[in-house]
Amino acid sequence: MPVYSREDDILATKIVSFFPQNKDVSTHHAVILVFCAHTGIPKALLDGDVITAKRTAATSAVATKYLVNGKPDVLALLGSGVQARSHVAALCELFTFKEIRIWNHRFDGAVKLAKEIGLNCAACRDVSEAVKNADVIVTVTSAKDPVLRLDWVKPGAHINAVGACRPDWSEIDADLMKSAVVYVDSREGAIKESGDIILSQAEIYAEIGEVILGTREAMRKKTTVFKSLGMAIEDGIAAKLVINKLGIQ
Ligand SMILES: NC(=O)C1=CN([C@@H]2O[C@H](COP(=O)(O)OP(=O)(O)OC[C@H]3O[C@@H](n4cnc5c(N)ncnc54)[C@H](OP(=O)(O)O)[C@@H]3O)[C@@H](O)[C@H]2O)C=CC1
Ligand SMILES: O=C([O-])C1=[NH+]CCC1
Repeated sequence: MPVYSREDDILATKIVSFFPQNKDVSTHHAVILVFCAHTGIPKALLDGDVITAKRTAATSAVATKYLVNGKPDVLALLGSGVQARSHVAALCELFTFKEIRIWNHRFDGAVKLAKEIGLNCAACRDVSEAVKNADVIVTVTSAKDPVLRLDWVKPGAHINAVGACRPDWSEIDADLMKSAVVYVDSREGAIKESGDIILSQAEIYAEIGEVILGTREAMRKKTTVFKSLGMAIEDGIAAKLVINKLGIQ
């Protein structure tokens, strides 16, 4: 995933592998190689795992800030892996949830994460139970077929759809995609790589950047989906923050 911004002095590339069948080691591994954007001199080789976890969750948190309808009380997470953990951390920086619910396809994964999060968190056996009346839903699974259905979602909820990064995979059912107002990180990426968009043929209303810039509306009262695939600029900006903090010129 290469990124270049001369004005931000960012020239970097991330290489990320995804082995969803891994059991005792992480399913994603990443390195980020950073160069000087003016001379091309290599500056740093960074571990990309933590940056991938944190920048993806930070992006969802920003999308939620713009698209959520009022003050959210209930957060539901589908999936209990690396991104589920980073999403709880990032969303709890911005919002105070009264209740957090976790569903995972293996119940013990949900139980483990619910224990880690603590008092206001419960593990759920069914997706429908987890998302009932939820204000914010995050899908962070390695599922190839939809796990979240229209009938279970409260009208006006906001969904961050983070998994299903291949054109033939989807986490969200087509009826939900088609009835929601759909925002993406990158239109160009979404129409080529997102099964949630391609298979459902849902219309993309806007990129989240257009909402932040004020050129497209945040339809807060409607059910909204932010379809995230991940962008190299997220890695470049995060890598720059890290090397600045370390004092690397
Ligand atoms: N949009 C973006 O920028 C990014 C998206 N991603 C995507 O986010 C998703 C989560 O990533 P991450 O948390 O790092 O991965 P993890 O492997 O840490 O977690 C994956 C989760 O999905 C569950 N899972 C595995 N197979 C299935 C299945 N068939 N049906 C339902 N759930 C399943 C796993 O359960 P168990 O472990 O119990 O099997 C686990 O809870 C992936 O799809 C990944 O590619 C990742 C990085 C960036
Ligand atoms: O942006 C990213 O790093 C990824 N998106 C899907 C898998 C990894």
